[in-house]
Amino acid sequence: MPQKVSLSRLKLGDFRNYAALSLDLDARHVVLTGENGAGKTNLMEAVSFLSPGRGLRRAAYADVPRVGTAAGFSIFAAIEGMQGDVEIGTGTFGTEEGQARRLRLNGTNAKAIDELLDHLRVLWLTPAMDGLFTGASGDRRRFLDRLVLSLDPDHGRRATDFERAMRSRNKLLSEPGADPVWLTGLERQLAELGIAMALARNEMLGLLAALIDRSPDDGTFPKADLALSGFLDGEWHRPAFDLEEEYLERLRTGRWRDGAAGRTLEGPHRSDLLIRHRAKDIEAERCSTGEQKALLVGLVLAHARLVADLTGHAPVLLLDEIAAHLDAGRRAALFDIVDDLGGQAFMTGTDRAMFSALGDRAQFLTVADGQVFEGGPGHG
Ligand SMILES: Nc1ncnc2c1ncn2[C@@H]1O[C@H](COP(=O)(O)OP(=O)(O)OP(=O)(O)O)[C@@H](O)[C@H]1O
Repeated sequence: MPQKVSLSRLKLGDFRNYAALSLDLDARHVVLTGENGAGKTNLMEAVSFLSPGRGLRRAAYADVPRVGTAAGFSIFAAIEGMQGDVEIGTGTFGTEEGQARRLRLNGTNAKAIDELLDHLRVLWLTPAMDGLFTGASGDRRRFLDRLVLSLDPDHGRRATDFERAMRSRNKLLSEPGADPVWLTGLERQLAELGIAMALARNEMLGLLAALIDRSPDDGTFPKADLALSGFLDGEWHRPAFDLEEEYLERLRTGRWRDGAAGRTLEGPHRSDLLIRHRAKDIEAERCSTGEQKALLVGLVLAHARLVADLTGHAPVLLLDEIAAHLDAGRRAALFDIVDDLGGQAFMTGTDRAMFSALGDRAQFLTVADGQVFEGGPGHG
């Protein structure tokens, strides 16, 4: 059984519609109910900022501080984490405009935001992800990269460095008489980083597929088959060094074409995650809305299990408006699976009755107008 990671306190300052919040929690799941616009998703978003990146809304930091405040936002959390108790402070309070948020661990400035991954993993499922299968390939790549990042903290840096080198190459190719030595240097960087990124993605898919294979299939959340396509298809059995040389050669011979297009036409930034409904043997995008939701829930839960297996600690799960789309049987099954994961999950909804099957496995909180109260509507 993986160890539990849980938040015991959360404090927000000028975060979205919260002027000041101080919330004590026990280690059970957290159910947040309240009317539309109360601040349920905002609270989840604050928890998602306990992982690297821009949180579950992929927000611009400038949008996060409470409207009307001159300063930035702040989040403080006390956590029973992967290395024991830790106090995490993060936010843009006291930073220059446009600067990344800063991180303090136990009162000391951290060198990099990635240090959060030493203490907890946060995974989420939000209504905005409902269009994952039918939307743009960039969304699926981002989804996959977040999965990879939760197990391989270097993945984010590789992706950023790749983007930077690619931008420099595109710029150079747009200029007449580009220095071939400089171009080759950039392309070598692209080849090393690009192949490493793609290998990390492939490895994640392999691990996830193995876990999905091993899981019992009770039909509640269908199994998915996952594959990558669009970059060096059919070549991935070759050693990494060969793959780098192959990509390097393709970049070199593609210079004229890329220069004319104004962008790099081949690379890990063009690959897509293909998802199929295993039992029905059709592409996820051709499944019904309900089937797509069930597939997505199944994928996120499989990923959570994988993170728990590989790190020995269950991730904190954020499930925004999860209950609304599921019938009572599926809802109860979901709560059991979430509980079996062994971590702390935050769940939101407008109606507390949707969560009754959780019983005393959860603490129930009501959110209203940027404030949080104990107990749900109709509680006690
Ligand atoms: N920077 C900000 N400052 C102040 N208020 C904000 C800020 N950003 C968002 N809000 C407001 O916060 C409110 C609550 O949003 P939130 O998404 O958390 O609601 P919710 O409880 O999840 O509602 P729903 O059930 O509709 O999803 C919204 O009315 C929104 O306008």
